[in-house]
Amino acid sequence: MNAVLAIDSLRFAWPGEDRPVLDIDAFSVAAGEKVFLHGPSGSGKSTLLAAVGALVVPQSGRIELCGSDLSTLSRGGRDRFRADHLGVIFQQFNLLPWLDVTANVTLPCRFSRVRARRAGNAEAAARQLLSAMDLEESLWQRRADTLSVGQQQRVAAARALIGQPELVLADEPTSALDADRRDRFLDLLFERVEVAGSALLFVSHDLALGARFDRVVELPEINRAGVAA
Ligand SMILES: Nc1ncnc2c1ncn2[C@@H]1O[C@H](COP(=O)(O)OP(=O)(O)OP(=O)(O)O)[C@@H](O)[C@H]1O
Repeated sequence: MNAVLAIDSLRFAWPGEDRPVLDIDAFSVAAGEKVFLHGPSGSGKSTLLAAVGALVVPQSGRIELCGSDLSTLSRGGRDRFRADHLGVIFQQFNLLPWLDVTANVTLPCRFSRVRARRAGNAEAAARQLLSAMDLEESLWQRRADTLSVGQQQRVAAARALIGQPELVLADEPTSALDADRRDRFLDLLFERVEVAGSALLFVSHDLALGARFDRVVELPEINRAGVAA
C-alpha cells in the first residue's frame, strides 16, 4: 500500500497526565484514501490529528507522513513539513479575520515553497478553488470575519486544498451546518480532494456521513487507551 500516513506503536500522554490518551499499534491512510474517524467525546480524535500534524510530539512510536518520520524533524522542520504536506480544516476554521478571503486561501503558499510551486499562480489557484467551492466572487476581497459560518468553512477548505497537499485533516468541519449545507459541503470537498489527489482524514460525530467515505474507523477500535477508558 502506498501510505501517506503510517502510525506504528504510537503513545501520547498530555503533559502532567500518567495515562496516555493515544496508544495505537498501527493505523495508516493510503494515498488518495478518504477515511472517516469517529469515537466518543474525549476519545482522542483531535489529539490524534494534532499528533499527525506534528503539533504535539508523542512520547514513543513512529508517525510517518509521506515517507518521513516526524520524530526526526526539528521544530522548524516540523513546521515546514506540515505546511508542505498537510491541509487542515479546523472546527472553528481558524481563518485570519483581518485578511481578505483570497489572502486567507493563498496563505499556505506563503509558508511553503512546495505548495506555491504546485499551485502555480497562487491568486489564480485561490480563485479557481473558491469558485469550485461555490463561493461567489463578490466575497473574494471581503475580510474573512464578515462571512457566514458556511462561507468561512468553504474558504477554510479552499485554503486546506491549495497546492495539493498529500493529506487533508478535517476536524468536525460540518458541525455548524444544517443537513443540506453539510451534504453540499462534503460534495465539494470530495470533488476537490479527488482533483488534488489528496487523502482525507475527516473527524465527525455525524455517523450518517460515514457511508460516503472509503473507510470508517472508530477511535477506540484502534486505540488501546480508548478501549481501556
Ligand atoms: N491541550 C490539552 N491539554 C491537556 N489535555 C488535553 C488537551 N487537549 C485534549 N486533552 C485531553 O485529551 C483527551 C482527548 O481529547 P480530544 O480533544 O482529543 O478528544 P476528542 O475525541 O477529539 O473529543 P471531542 O469529540 O469531544 O472533540 C481528553 O481527556 C482531553 O481532556
